[in-house]
Amino acid sequence: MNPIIECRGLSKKYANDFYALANLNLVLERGQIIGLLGPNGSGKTTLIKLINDLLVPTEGSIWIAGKTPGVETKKLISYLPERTYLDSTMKIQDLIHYFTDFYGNFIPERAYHMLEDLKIKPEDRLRTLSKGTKEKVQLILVMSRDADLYILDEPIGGVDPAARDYILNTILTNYNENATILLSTQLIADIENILDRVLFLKNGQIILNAAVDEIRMEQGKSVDTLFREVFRC
Ligand SMILES: Nc1ncnc2c1ncn2[C@@H]1O[C@H](COP(=O)(O)OP(=O)(O)OP(=O)(O)O)[C@@H](O)[C@H]1O
Repeated sequence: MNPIIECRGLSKKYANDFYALANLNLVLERGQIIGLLGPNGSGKTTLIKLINDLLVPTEGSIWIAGKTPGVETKKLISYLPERTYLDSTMKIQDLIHYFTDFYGNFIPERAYHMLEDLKIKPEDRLRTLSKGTKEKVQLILVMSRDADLYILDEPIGGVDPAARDYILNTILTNYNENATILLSTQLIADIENILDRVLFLKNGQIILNAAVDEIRMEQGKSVDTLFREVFRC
């Protein structure tokens, strides 16, 4: 099978002539949970937007399952953006209905099951929920698709620590082993136990692409410790 993500000489320059990504080369195989890690402004969201066809590369190429980002790759990707895009006046059950109609690979039973576990009522309107609960609902909607690639931009930022474990477990148990999850987060210690691989991004370049086990065995330290050492201010 072709890699789920491949980037060759990928660069992105914004209108102010600033290169947020510079000559990035990357090949990611399927069936892994990958942490996209880096300090603020290192280019994580820019890379995620390029993968999702929300930005166009300035130079270089990007392929998702062998295809250039576009209509076809959007069917393969389930994306949790940094900020909500959902209509907050809608009830959760209406959102589930809408997602079921819109995405051929959306599994409503999965969504209802997770809502029940988290004691979130399907008849509630999004705008009446707390910030953390809204985030949970969005993540549930994203993980209820049977996608090839899940992209989660800060999935647990606003969620309380007690719910984080459930959410991480949900991520683990609701994706099939041929799928890939790419997630960006600053909460490395919370999330590193579910990661197979990490990418460290610095000034728009990948400075580390390693299996988490390799880091633990060869360097004898956690990803969180390594991150703090590499990016010490
Ligand atoms: N529309 C834009 N125009 C100009 N510069 C931008 C634009 N969007 C992002 N940048 C710059 O590109 C760089 C990378 O931004 P990006 O949002 O990709 O970083 P990030 O790693 O996701 O950061 P954070 O962890 O703070 O979310 C930053 O220096 C940012 O200021």
